[in-house]
Amino acid sequence: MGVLILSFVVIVLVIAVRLFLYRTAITLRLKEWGHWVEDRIHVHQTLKVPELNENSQENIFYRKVSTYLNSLSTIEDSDFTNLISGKKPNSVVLSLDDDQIVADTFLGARLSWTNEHINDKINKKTFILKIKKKDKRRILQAYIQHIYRTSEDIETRCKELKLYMNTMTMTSSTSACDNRIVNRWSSVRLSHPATLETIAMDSDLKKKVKSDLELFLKSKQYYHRLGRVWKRSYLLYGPSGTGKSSFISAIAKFISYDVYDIDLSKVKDDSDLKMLLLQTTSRSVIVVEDLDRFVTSNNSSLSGISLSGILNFMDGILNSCCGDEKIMIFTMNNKEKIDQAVLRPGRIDVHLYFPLCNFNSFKTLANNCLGLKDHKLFSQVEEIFLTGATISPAEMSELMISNRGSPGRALRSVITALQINGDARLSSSGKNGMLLPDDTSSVAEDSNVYVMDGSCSVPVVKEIQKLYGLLRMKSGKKVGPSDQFSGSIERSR
Ligand SMILES: Nc1ncnc2c1ncn2[C@@H]1O[C@H](COP(=O)(O)OP(=O)(O)OP(=O)(O)O)[C@@H](O)[C@H]1O
Ligand SMILES: [Mg+2]
Repeated sequence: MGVLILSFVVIVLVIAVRLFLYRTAITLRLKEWGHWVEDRIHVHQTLKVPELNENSQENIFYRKVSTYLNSLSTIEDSDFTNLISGKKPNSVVLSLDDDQIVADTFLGARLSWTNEHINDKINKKTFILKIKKKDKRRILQAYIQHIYRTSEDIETRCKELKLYMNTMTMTSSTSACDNRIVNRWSSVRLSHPATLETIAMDSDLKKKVKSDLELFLKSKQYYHRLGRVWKRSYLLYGPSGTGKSSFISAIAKFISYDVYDIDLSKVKDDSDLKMLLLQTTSRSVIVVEDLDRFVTSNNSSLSGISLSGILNFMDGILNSCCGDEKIMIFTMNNKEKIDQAVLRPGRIDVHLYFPLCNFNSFKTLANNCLGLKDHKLFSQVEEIFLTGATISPAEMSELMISNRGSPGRALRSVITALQINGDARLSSSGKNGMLLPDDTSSVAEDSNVYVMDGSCSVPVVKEIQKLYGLLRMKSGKKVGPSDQFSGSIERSR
């Protein structure tokens, strides 16, 4: 009898352990049985999404469904699926196998997709959606929009960005006299390594720019309701080597937009410029670097382009038909002598000033280039910055990179460069001995303007500005244009 009870207990224990060990698989099986029973009770409808439409052209929705289904987590859990190489180097994506069924849920409804191979006259492949009739009325439209949105997000994230440049080419017409030089776009892969993370920039300002861009991406209806073209334009200005061009690549990658970099010196005249703009696609960044060279009062270096041609390019009627879903970025080294018509909101919505280094940006670059968060020489660097000495981030990062083998040597080379710059400033402004920060950006009287360097707020800046204005008046120079907050997020580090 004792043996009987013992063996019974052992069997129960073994079953309990097996139930515990296989609980996940058992739960899954029970769930599947439950779904199997439920599916027998409800009436279903099947909807087909063929690869080609009746004219044997690609059915765009088929591609959207394919991108969407291949991103579902249920495809990862399925017994078998295909691993296909992705667009980006060394990337792999999951792809549904023939006749594979994948489950999905949306707004509480359970649906399933089958990747069916068929052999009719036109189509080889089709997706078959199986949905309960009672759910179809409730969720189908929203589900289709959900598929479109999700697949577009995935395509944007995975797409290889392109950099387009305008090149002058000869048309090849039959009669030689008709041959003429026209501007064409040629493209390469946008491979600039800069990202918003690698740019030494005040973190608050970086957040402001990111949220400004993210808000823009979601504002299609808002702009159209206002009767405005859905575009936003930025002016990046500041001394040479302060990160303007790098920042453009960083922005393009952040929003996954292609870049059209217009070299105005290669543009023959206003109509050529218009043609170039017409040939750009939406979801792109249109860039004009060193705009100040083309629109300063004397317009010396302008080729056949007129100032009004530039103004209309920036915010003219043409923009209404090909400016939608576009970011325009202009760079300048100095905007003091620029015609106000160029800088007005609508042409330039956001002004971003790229000043020379200060101690904050020095620390960011020391961290990026040398992996240093602190060092005994930091205090000496900070003291030199307080004298007003400064160099560009380009110079500073180069000194650090070329001495990255020895952080101490790198910092000493930065100190030497700053001392040389400090001495040069002292000798050039020796008279009043007053050393002003190199930031020559003018700060508006309006208390809305933000100078984002984390160490000063507007009132203090206003004092410097008044003092600066006084000094400049004495030296006879005009105080520069003031930026309004709605347009400018002034930056300094
Ligand atoms: N703020 C910064 N953060 C990180 N690197 C920077 C920064 N500014 C400049 N650099 C580095 O210096 C080099 C030059 O930068 P960039 O070409 O962006 O300067 P720029 O402002 O466009 O100069 P220019 O006005 O002469 O065209 C790049 O290699 C870039 O990595
Ligand atoms: Mg540049």
